[in-house]
Amino acid sequence: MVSVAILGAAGGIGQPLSLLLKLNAKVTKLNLYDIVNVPGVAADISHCCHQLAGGELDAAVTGIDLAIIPAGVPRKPGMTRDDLFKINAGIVRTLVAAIAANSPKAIVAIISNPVNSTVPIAAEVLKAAGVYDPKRLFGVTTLDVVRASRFVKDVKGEADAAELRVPVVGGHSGNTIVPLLSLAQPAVELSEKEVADLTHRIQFGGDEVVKAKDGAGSATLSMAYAGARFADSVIRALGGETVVEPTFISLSADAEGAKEIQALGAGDLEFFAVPVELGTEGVKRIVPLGKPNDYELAAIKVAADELKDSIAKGVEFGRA
Ligand SMILES: NC(=O)C1=CN([C@@H]2O[C@H](COP(=O)(O)OP(=O)(O)OC[C@H]3O[C@@H](n4cnc5c(N)ncnc54)[C@H](O)[C@@H]3O)[C@@H](O)[C@H]2O)C=CC1
Ligand SMILES: O=C([O-])CC(=O)C(=O)O
Repeated sequence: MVSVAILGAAGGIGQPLSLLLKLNAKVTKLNLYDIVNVPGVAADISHCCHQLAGGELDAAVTGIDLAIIPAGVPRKPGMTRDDLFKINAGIVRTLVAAIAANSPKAIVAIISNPVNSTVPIAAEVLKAAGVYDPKRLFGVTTLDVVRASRFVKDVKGEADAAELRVPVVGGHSGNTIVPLLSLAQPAVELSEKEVADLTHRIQFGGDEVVKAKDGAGSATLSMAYAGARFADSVIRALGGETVVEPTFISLSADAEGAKEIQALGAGDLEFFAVPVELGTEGVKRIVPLGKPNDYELAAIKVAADELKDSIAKGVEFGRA
């Protein structure tokens, strides 16, 4: 029995994500909200499913356990995710404020870019409303993990993409995305060149789609797939299962578990993507990583430097 709201439900990600969540038997109520076209999407989905509410923001985020936010503008060729900040920062602030007012205990999963800044914005909005719980706020970085498995499979045909787990830490843009290929499970043998090429492809996988869509947006279907997987993991964990997903969180959600990643290069950054064991209250613990190699440690340092500014930018906007 889980109630979910999708905010930005009429968009390129929102529509397939809504459909995928309707197929999830554990989702007993699905509220769809967007500023355009939601009656059309809700009517469409209601012909194959039921229990939908469209339209009004406060109603859409009342009585929910999980809010997923894919609202906001996507990139066009030549843009960075940070270029989206100007528009998406305000959208995320408005939506999270409504969640804070109407479902203060809801788990909030943010897809809207730049994730490295929109999650810190959300944290500040929740703090200002007096309802911030770092265990319940997530930036969705599942697509990086999905890509990592898929791209390794492209190189190593014998690897099973569905089974292969490559930890990806840091953030969600370019150099802040750090795949830890040496810690893949099961282990994969890769040459130095394969590691360099794969790391670059995972870091800039989003650009491949932006380029191919040529002005028509960024990843939507693979993101809906990844978003549905993340939502399902959260929902299963709410039901008592043990589930691990890498995701961008406040390291204060598990101060003890965070020590390892801080020592590996995250330093005093407040937010970082790490493998998280999910539980009935959101973050249960940060899962120990093991020992990244020197190449990966250097990449973590680069990611941390870049993340610092993105996080600060989000915090500043969220406090204003
Ligand atoms: N975290 C990740 O891995 C990924 C994140 N993204 C990000 O997801 C976001 C959405 O991408 P798309 O669905 O392709 O864009 P889109 O433009 O197709 O859809 C966005 C939807 O948000 C809605 N919207 C705008 N302002 C709103 C508001 N105040 N309240 C509710 N809805 C609002 C729009 O009406 C639109 O329907 C972008 O910021 C994109 O960069 C995209 C892919 C992967
Ligand atoms: O590249 C983009 O702008 C969308 C995104 O975050 C991704 O596909 O990883």
